[in-house]
Amino acid sequence: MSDFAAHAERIRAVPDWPEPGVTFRDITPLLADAAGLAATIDALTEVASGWGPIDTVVGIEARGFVLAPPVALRLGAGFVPVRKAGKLPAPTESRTYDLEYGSATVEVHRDAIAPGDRVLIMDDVLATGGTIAAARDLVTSLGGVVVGELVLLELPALGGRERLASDTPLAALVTYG
Ligand SMILES: O=P(O)(O)OC[C@H]1O[C@H](OP(=O)(O)OP(=O)(O)O)[C@H](O)[C@@H]1O
Ligand SMILES: Nc1ncnc2[nH]cnc12
Repeated sequence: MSDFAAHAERIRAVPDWPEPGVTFRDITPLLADAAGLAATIDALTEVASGWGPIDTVVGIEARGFVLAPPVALRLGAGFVPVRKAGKLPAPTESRTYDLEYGSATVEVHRDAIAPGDRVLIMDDVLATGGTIAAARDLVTSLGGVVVGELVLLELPALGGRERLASDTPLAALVTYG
């Protein structure tokens, strides 16, 4: 975790994107740097390692897809995608929710998570918490047990942590604002 802090300054703030008033936190410069990428995956894995056995890491499209599979590999867990609507071919569960900008519907394959599976939910950003709340709802509706929620960065001003409040651990490597 301490090594990650030295790399976090590569996360770029883009004002007024994708719409006026939003400061977009762009993680692409962090991930483009070899040492930054390694430190990010190391730090995320270190946090999740403290949460007990994990069968499945759920990553949320699109930016969660970048972070979840390498962490799943390190944990010896499988990877399950939560995708935007209309992309998964087999029967799905779906949820619709609001974002800081706009709204979205996400889906998961019904057979991707078995009752009792211990599931880690991962994404890049926690803002309003709507995306992780939807993913949590999808996992629990299939009988999965959410063992933790893990993001690279949190925007506390948008209230996601309060919205998601539960006994489940919620961790971010860095917070802004
Ligand atoms: O806490 P919330 O308010 O739900 O916001 C966080 C979500 O917003 C972004 O997703 P976006 O739909 O912009 O998609 P992308 O990953 O496809 O770029 C981000 O990647 C998170 O998934
Ligand atoms: N401000 C922001 N920057 C990057 N990703 C986001 N997802 C939701 N809000 C965001």
